[in-house]
Amino acid sequence: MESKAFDFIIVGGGLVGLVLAARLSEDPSAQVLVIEAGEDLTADPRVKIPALSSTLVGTSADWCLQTTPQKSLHGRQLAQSAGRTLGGSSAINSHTFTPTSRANVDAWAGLGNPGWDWSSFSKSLESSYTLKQSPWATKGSGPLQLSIAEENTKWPQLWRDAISKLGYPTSMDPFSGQFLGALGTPESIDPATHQKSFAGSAYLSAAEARENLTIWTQTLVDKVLFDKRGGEGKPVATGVQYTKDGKTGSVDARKEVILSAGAINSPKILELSGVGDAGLLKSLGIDVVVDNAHVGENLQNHPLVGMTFEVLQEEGFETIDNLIRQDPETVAATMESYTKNGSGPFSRSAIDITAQLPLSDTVAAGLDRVLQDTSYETADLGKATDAFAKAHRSFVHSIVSSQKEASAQYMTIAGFGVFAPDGNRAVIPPGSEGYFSVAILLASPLSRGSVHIRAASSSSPDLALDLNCLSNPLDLEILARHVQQVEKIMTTEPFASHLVPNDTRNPGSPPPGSLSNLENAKEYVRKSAVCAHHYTGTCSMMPREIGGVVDPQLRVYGCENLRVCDASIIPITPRASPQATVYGVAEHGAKIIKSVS
Ligand SMILES: Cc1cc2nc3c(=O)[nH]c(=O)nc-3n(C[C@H](O)[C@H](O)[C@H](O)COP(=O)(O)OP(=O)(O)OC[C@H]3O[C@@H](n4cnc5c(N)ncnc54)[C@H](O)[C@@H]3O)c2cc1C
Repeated sequence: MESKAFDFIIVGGGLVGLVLAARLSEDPSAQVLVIEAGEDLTADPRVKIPALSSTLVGTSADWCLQTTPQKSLHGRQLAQSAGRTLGGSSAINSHTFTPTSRANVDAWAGLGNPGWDWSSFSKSLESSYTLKQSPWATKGSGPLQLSIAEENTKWPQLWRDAISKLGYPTSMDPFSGQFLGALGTPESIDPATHQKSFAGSAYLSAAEARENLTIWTQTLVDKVLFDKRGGEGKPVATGVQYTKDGKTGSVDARKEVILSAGAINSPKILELSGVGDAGLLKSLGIDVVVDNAHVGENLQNHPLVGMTFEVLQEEGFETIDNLIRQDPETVAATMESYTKNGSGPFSRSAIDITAQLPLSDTVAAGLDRVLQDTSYETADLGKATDAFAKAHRSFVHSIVSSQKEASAQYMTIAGFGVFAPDGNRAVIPPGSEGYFSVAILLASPLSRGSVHIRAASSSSPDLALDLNCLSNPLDLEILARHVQQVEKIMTTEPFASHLVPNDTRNPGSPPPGSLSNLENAKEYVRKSAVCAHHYTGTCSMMPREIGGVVDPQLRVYGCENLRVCDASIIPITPRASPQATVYGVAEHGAKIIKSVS
């Protein structure tokens, strides 16, 4: 392998890594190298055909992670995914593109991150995507192509009617930062080609022919290399050590090393490089370069609960259950409709219409008392400093107590679509029944987990991945009430008359009616909640004294020429599925890096 020096070495060719590669290589004088552990699957139909992305989960394109036993989920361990291929998780994700809220981003700035407020950040976000056909005119001006799936059943209108009946809007602009209500969700699917639009296509296709951009795939970065005699005694990142085909090599960075390995692997690489909790590093025989106990902490993720309802099979209210059962005739017809017309279930994600909602008064009873309960304030602080824990709590309380902010995102599927207790997809019951499912995602969890190495080896899959899911009792209180809210939506008109009387639910679901009892709803959450693949926060951007790993310019505290730019820097998780926000982080990070180098 050619080994020379580059100006920028980007570790990880995932969502952020490829945005940075495209933006930094716009300057022809900058030599940019991207090192990606996974293969290039950009031409693979499983990446290109939208409905096939889930078939990459559990393959070599996935890091195939496993959590520690989750104590608030009755000790269950969850299978978790993160993309390991060019494009990273953006190549295997489920396409929903949902910008976060103004309040969320302003809370990052409020932690002491100047330049990261909504008005600055939303401009960077706009430069990542383009949505041409939408009810809100053209949105954005960036390479990522978005579309909103056609509505070819009556389910979306029924959903809008139900949300409207609750008193929430059904046509607000999701890019406004103040969205609420029902939403035909934008997806990262190119309306011209009906193929997935992701960092590997949208950003890389224009940049990969540039002579100043080099991409190495199937190359694992082991660690960052430091010269420990930098200015003011600070260690200086000089390059990285990597392994390719069983051989170890190194490559030099003239200007910077940028870690974009995602929120699980960026802290892992920092720890393997000697940046992390000194006690942990010494116990594994790693030389300490920077002692920072917050590396790998503040891991935030969205808990998710699925509910499935058996529905009457009526004209106009078709479901995709025959496709989910892989009925050969249905699969063939669906593929034909995709290849001939770019339409049908293969041209989109399984997620139909969504909603982002607060709790309505009927299910919010007793919440005031919960919010005032000070015993919740000290629940599972982990290694968070008092200052950060207080700011995080105050943000979550402000969301939960407002009728203008959403505390959950509901994603509907016109078919059987829930998770098994181990985090994998549940298998649809045999037969010919039809279903309608709602996945409920807690928008602003307070629970914080961690991820740390257990061995001093980059190839070891042995990570202590503790999502600490629902460890803060407030999360359980809110999520259980959203379960009650969805039960109410589904079992009253206009939905009720479309359900089979005494409908069959997904396995493990309590019988119809029993979720009106809050304790039953909480137990259902403990037994069935899983976690999304939405990791953030493990190299958080905030002042070092309150728990930061990087500063607002994304520089790693305590050393020089080393930045982190990916989902790990987000200190308070986005309120919905994160990729839109992560594209915004990538564009914002690129501007910062270009402005100083
Ligand atoms: C199955 C799945 C479904 C999802 N669905 C959605 C969705 O519908 N909507 C949404 O908004 N979000 C979704 N997400 C989340 C979203 O895709 C991620 O938040 C986003 O891609 C994170 O971007 P990133 O750049 O931080 O990390 P990634 O995109 O994961 O990129 C990190 C890259 O670094 C590489 N890497 C790691 N370690 C090394 C190393 N040592 N050496 C070299 N390379 C390395 C990885 O292989 C990977 O390519 C989903 C994620 C998954 C996994």
